[in-house]
Amino acid sequence: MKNLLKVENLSVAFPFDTGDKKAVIDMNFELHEHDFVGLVGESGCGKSVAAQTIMGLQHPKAIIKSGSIELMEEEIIHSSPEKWQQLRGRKISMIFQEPMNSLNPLMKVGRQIEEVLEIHFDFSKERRKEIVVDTMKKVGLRNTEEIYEWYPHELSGGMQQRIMIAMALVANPRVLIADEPTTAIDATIQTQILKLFKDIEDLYRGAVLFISHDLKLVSKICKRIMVMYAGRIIEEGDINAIINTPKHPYTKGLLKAIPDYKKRGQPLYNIPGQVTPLKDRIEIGCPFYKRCESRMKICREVFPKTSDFGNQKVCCHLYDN
Ligand SMILES: Nc1ncnc2c1ncn2[C@@H]1O[C@H](COP(=O)(O)OP(=O)(O)OP(=O)(O)O)[C@@H](O)[C@H]1O
Repeated sequence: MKNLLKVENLSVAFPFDTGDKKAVIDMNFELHEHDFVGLVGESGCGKSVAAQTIMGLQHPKAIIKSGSIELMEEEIIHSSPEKWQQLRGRKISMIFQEPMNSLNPLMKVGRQIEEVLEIHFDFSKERRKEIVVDTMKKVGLRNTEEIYEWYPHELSGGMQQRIMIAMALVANPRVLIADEPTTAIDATIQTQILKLFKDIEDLYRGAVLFISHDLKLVSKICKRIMVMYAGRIIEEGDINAIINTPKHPYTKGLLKAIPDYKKRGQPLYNIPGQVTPLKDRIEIGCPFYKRCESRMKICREVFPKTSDFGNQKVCCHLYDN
């Protein structure tokens, strides 16, 4: 299948008194047509820094230490602001956690979606409105002609998130990055938005990178999962392999921590300890060493090589040859 996004050896750091510290380390992955890939890990693992860098929206203090990001076989990592204007919305789009932070409170929502089309195409006003209304319908909004005229504050959280998704999809980009798109909305609406993501898979020929700290949620909708810890992808594979035969002790811990009604009454499992704050991280050995129940001497000294099991890859000394 066609390769839409290729991230190679991407490392992104932030400066601290103790030196530059990498929030993303040697990240490698590819997205192809119809891919629906989850990126999971606890807070602080580097998921958002990676996504922002891929979108050219990284913090001004972020330093790209190395790597390449190819979007449809074009290198984009050091693109100019003008180039990014052409790429974002048209070739790659992102949906953020908090729709209210991303929507303009002073502009009608229909207009906001239309603006994306204005940037990229030379359509007439009538044609633009037609496409906007059609996209609003596709993301499950009803009374679209009416809602077109509404301001963001007149919409519920779930409707606002649908508007954000419509904005991201209206110009038919090939890659869609969704960064915790259901975190800020309540549980019932979350289910609807997740269903919408499943539908997107059918009506959209592109690739989706779905970012979340919630492995259970990701396992419901993604075909492949990448597990990130302290800046590194430490395990990745087909959904069934990761859920049924997780290999990395961190992935096993994340799965064990998922609440299960069969274990009602028992205390909820938590992986002991926390992700080391970025400023205190050292790049020697396995970053999960201190929290790992299976740690060995070598884990403190050397970051493990990747062991490849075909439909699953893991970076852990337990699987060294
Ligand atoms: N502007 C910044 N300056 C310094 N450190 C930063 C900055 N932005 C992010 N970091 C650090 O980089 C690391 C990765 O952050 P990131 O936001 O990517 O994590 P995340 O996995 O997306 O977590 P969350 O789910 O909470 O968003 C964290 O340790 C964070 O504190």
